Amino acid sequence: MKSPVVTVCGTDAVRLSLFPPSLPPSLSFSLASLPYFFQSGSQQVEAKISQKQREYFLMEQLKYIKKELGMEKDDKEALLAKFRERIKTLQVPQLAQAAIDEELEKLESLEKNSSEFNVTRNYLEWLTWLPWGVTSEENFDLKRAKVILDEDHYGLQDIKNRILEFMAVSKLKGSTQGKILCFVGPPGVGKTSIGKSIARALGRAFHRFSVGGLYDVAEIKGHRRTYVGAMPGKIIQCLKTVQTSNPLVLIDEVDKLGRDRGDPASALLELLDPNQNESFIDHYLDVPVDVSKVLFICTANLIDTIPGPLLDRMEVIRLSGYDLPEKVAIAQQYLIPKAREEAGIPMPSIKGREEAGLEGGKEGHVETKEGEGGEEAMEKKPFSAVDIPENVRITGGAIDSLIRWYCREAGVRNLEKHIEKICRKLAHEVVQKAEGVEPKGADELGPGGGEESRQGEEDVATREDWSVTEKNLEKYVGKRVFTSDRLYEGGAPPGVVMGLSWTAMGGASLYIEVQSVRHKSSGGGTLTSTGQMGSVMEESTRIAHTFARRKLEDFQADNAFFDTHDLHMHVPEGSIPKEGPSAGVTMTTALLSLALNRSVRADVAMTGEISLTGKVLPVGGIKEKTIAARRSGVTCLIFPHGNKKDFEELPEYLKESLETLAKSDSSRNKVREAIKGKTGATRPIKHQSCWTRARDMSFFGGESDKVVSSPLAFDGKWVD
Ligand SMILES: Nc1ncnc2c1ncn2[C@@H]1O[C@H](COP(=O)(O)OP(=O)(O)OP(=O)(O)O)[C@@H](O)[C@H]1O
Repeated sequence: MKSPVVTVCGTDAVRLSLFPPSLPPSLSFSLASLPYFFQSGSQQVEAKISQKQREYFLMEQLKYIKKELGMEKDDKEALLAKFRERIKTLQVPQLAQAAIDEELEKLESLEKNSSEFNVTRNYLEWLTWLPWGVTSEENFDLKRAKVILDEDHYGLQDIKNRILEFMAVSKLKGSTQGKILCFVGPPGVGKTSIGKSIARALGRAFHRFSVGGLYDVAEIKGHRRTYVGAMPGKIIQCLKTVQTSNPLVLIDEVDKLGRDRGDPASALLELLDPNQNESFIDHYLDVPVDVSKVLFICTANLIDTIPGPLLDRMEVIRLSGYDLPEKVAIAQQYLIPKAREEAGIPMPSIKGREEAGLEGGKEGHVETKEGEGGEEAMEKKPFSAVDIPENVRITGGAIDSLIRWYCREAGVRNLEKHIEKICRKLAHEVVQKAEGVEPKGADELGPGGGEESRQGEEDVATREDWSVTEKNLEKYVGKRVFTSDRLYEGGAPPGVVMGLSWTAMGGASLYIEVQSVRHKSSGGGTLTSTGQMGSVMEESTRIAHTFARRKLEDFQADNAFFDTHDLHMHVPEGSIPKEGPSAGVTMTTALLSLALNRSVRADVAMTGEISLTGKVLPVGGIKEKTIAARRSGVTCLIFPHGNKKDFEELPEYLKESLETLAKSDSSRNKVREAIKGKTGATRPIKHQSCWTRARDMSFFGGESDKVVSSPLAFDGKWVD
């Protein structure tokens, strides 16, 4: 079928050629009115154009009059004057000044509506906005800086000391050039927030940007001006924002720097290197900019993926995560006061705290602002129309429970989120009570499901005690995420041993499980491994298998277990990839435990690489592993002898309550007794760290008096 053709002839006639010729009456009516639509449409357009012309004409007249009266300069002139004014008080270096002069001259001669005018104008905007020679006054008062650092963060002593050293050196030398610091640690341990606090302590402006997933070198060094929409790189943008040339710049996630267009790592190196960054050239600006007064701090979760040349120039400070008592202290002294403040429930006054039976008055020191007296700040309450009960609080038991059953992490970010959630809910309840919430009657409740909310409202209406305790915690944060500290409560079966691992997320305890299947026909002796092990860990399983076979001959020459059984080794939490050789000792122990059909003591965790001949080699992450073991309630840690120094260097609070092993025979005996579970130890041993020789490490449990020595050679020799 042919489509209809409509021909418009002038404004008053429409001729139609339609197929088929018979046209419905309604359509013919609409077509007849077309000329009128066209006519009224063109009239409207004409009216709009003349309105615009009129506006333009009037604007031009206004501009001319203003100019005649000396009230306004020509746009271009005003722009040039603005740029000249901006740099008047700045100490612009020679090269930059030459570039500015040249561009100003060029701008003067360019047509205002040309595209080049805009390019030149943008360039001048950047050149004249930079804080040439402007620096903020720095604080070199160490005492004040220490107060600020302690006020914002618990612990983190290494970082705090390093900053105080930096300040002392700067004070003596009168200049602040120095090394690039890099904080490496698991997420949520305060790497970024301590950066902010350092800036406050030093009196510097703070700026943060992340280079995680950054692939294009232009993000750091800028685009060349020939590109459409060209922009300078991150550091120039930062200087424009902070308006001083000595800010503290925190570069987050240097370990996740990508590589696609160009080499961002080299660009970053050029920026950070104190030997080069006095004349850093951004592609967009094209003139040298001195960034040597900037204090750069980088953060990373992993050290291995930081580009080598960059790492060489950095001073790495490791943060290892917190154990339970530290987390409790951080929550009480920092996170709770902060979350309460944000939820509009400030910490109670000292008097109120005493009445509420709360210990001490130190808890709320985060609330104090610089220069304010702590107690005064505690007394001060923000304006609130609602009277907040003095006994609103989160008890120690609730915090402990949060850490154990809800937030298993190296840092405290998740804990912070939970505390914020509790404070928001408390605020809701306080306001509900103040507004006089009435529990709903049965007829107002919806079908099913309403009972719980009625119960909640009743609770709020009659509430006197505003404590969040271990018992009522579920109401605020829901059901426990974790139900047990360990996979094997009350002792593991033969073939299962707890090892210790270390990842970018911190330390963790992990079990090595071995099960056997009797081989029907002659042969056997195979080993299958599962649990997403990486290639190095897979190799460890084979080394452990060979060595355990060899060692079993020494223990029980007639034991043919390994020859007659197929074995399967698994590391639970199979969805998480695992890698590294540090589980070698644990694997060997698990294999021997199964072959000897003897359980390993439940309170032991171990780590160490094992060589094919049975030498135990030192491993990394001793601090993180110790923290993880304490978190899992382990009471005896077994580390390679080569890690003794690492253990001794651990902070006192981590070694606290750890019974360390001296070399004397008597103490060896004491440890052996304690490990065997006898009561001969002179004092209770809560935690124990061992690095002596295998004959001291008799940790296979069982009924028999004949305790089998550990197959571990802590001093590099195999001793049984
Ligand atoms: N020692 C501490 N004292 C007080 N607060 C802390 C401490 N450690 C961490 N926090 C708090 O924990 C939260 C998370 O810290 P932050 O964001 O700095 O972690 P991060 O180490 O930078 O993590 P990521 O690697 O994921 O960037 C912040 O609110 C911070 O104030």
